[in-house]
Amino acid sequence: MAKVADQPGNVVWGTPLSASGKRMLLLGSGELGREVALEAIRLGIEVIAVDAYANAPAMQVAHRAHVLSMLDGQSLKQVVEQERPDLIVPEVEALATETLIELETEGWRVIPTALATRLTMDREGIRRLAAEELGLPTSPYRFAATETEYRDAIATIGLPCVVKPVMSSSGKGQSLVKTAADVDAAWTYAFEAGRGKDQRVIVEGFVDFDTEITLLTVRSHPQIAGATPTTHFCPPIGHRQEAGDYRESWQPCGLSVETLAQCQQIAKAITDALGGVGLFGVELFIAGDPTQEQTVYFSEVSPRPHDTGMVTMVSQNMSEFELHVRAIAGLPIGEIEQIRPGASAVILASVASNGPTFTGIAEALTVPSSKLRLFGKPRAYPNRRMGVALALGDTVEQARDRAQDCAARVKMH
Ligand SMILES: Nc1ncnc2c1ncn2[C@@H]1O[C@H](COP(=O)(O)OP(=O)(O)OP(=O)(O)O)[C@@H](O)[C@H]1O
Ligand SMILES: NCC(=O)N[C@@H]1O[C@H](COP(=O)([O-])[O-])[C@@H](O)[C@H]1O
Ligand SMILES: [Mg+2]
Repeated sequence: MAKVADQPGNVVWGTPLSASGKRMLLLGSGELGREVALEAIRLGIEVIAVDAYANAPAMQVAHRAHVLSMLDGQSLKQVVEQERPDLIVPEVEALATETLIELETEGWRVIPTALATRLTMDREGIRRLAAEELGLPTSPYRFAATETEYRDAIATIGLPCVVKPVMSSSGKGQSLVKTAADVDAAWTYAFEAGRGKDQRVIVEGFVDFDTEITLLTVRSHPQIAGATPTTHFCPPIGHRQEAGDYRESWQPCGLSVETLAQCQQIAKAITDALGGVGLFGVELFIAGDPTQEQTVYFSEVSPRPHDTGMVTMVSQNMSEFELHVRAIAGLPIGEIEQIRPGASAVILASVASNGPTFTGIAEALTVPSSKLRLFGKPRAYPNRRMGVALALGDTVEQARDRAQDCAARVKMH
């Protein structure tokens, strides 16, 4: 039998590793999960980390860990029944989401909701919700399961377009198709990187955007008598991506009042539709001259902290991880304050290595206002994100220069 969820005015938890402990089961134990785990532990929550491989980043700081395939419903159910968590907190998209729906029906609490995890696991679910049910502006798109459907989709959408497996993240399996010569390779790559033969692809019209941002949006229902559910926004985060994966991010990203209002409207609509509590990373493309009326396109949303939001570890009074933990634990959010302009720059592996070593850390930290986060991933392979450099500056430009300088000084062997 599941535990009863907290009632308003009744946030109760006890001591980790005792019968009274409030337990969080983290499904996914990467770099983002590690920060969620640390914030939860600071608030006296017991954390159990799960992932498909041993010694994943969050496992190194959690109270306990389990290694299992999170795409296997049976294994997921088993670990939930064994650990009896108060909160099931997805950290990756690739989960047995049908099992999460069953578990929720039995009374277990899935963050933000089991349906949100199902819709966002699959690009088709979230895209149809955003564009067809909510009427939000998106790139034009088609889905395809066979090569014939794929060619039809390309013909309808036109070139250039972006091809992605419906289930993937961090740009895996994603291609920009510029000319007819790129069409075959994009299909093959999407299938290689996707999961299994049931894979489908999305073909999206290429949006020639000016800026892309992540709008971190928090839905909170503080468990205090009389408190009302609220939506909070962090200042927008600008970012630069290569091959579908983020390379650097900065906060704030300067937007006109009108454009920011459009962004917030879209973020509110999609997060209200997904429901539940927690922090969401709403990805938006902004097109057009910043001095004129701009068009904002919804791209996708993570129902959890976002990689580009790692900058908030230095740039805000509360990081995206602390905000997530507060929201899901039923605690108030208070005022989100930007401290100074900040930036992040990723540290990627250049070679494959088991138990990689790092040099240049001392030199990196001579960069003013910089900090480093090395994730402790046990294995490296080319382009795997192994760490991130963070920096503050008087301006966003200065913070970006510093973060990149700091990241570039770290060498992995
Ligand atoms: N339709 C598009 N038009 C222009 N650029 C695009 C389009 N789709 C994706 N991109 C670019 O590729 C990046 C990654 O795309 P997307 O967010 O869909 O991939 P992802 O694999 O879900 O990545 P993540 O998991 O890191 O969010 C975007 O941030 C954007 O820079
Ligand atoms: N864009 C999604 C994202 O940033 N997810 C983050 O990367 C980890 C997987 O890293 P890995 O592929 O190196 O194991 C995930 O666990 C999560 O922390
Ligand atoms: Mg994305």
